[in-house]
Amino acid sequence: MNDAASRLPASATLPAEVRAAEDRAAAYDWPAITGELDGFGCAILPSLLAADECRAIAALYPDESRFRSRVVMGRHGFGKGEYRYFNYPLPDPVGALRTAIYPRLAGLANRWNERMGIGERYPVDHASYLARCREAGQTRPTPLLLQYGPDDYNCLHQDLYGDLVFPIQVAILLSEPGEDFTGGEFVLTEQRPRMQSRAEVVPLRQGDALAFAVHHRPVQGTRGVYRVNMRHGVSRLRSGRRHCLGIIFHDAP
Ligand SMILES: O=C(O)CCC(=O)C(=O)O
Ligand SMILES: [Fe+2]
Repeated sequence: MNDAASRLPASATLPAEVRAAEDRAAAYDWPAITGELDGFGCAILPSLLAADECRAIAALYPDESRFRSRVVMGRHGFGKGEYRYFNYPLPDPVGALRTAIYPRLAGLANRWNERMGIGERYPVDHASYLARCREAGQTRPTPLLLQYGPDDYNCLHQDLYGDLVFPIQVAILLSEPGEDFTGGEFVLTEQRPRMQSRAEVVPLRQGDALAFAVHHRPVQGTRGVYRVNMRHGVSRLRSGRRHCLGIIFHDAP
């Protein structure tokens, strides 16, 4: 794939943690990942984080100084369980992964917008995109840490906060299914115009990242391209405790 937007900025000018995150990202077959995203609306990046890194990130949850806000899902009809949005500066490796993964997805995001007739085009590096968010009044960080206990769940939703939307986001499962928790599957639905919805249950293991469509994605039909409407959520936990790290590339107003 000859894709200008996938080219990385000159590494020499980047902080060491971003270079390390880029090395991690470089281990994946991005043409295959973006091909799956294009075909199905989601793609797994196996073992993006090691088990000890997952535990260290999940352990940040009670540290209020790391976060700008806490949402108790039951109070808003979002489900049951809670999450917190990180403050800037984002902890390592959350911020570095956000910076390193964005350029790998920007090319596909641009192709999606082109096919869907959406005018917005994404710059090749995340700093430029965040600058654009800032100009639009979207200045607050959106990476979040979610925490679920028995019977908790996350209703199907879309992480839209303002006019600016990067169409792909990433969720990293921080707990081990079958060991730390049971139930609590990541679910994606795809609503097609004048058709019944399609669901996918994504079999994630601890440390796996899922890249998935935030809102719309284009699908080629017999009479041209149509938009499908995507939602994601988490099925009810049957037992245990589950943490997830969400990386959303647009900031919030
Ligand atoms: O807990 C999950 O797996 C879902 C997380 C989520 O909704 C998100 O990352 O935006
Ligand atoms: Fe979400």
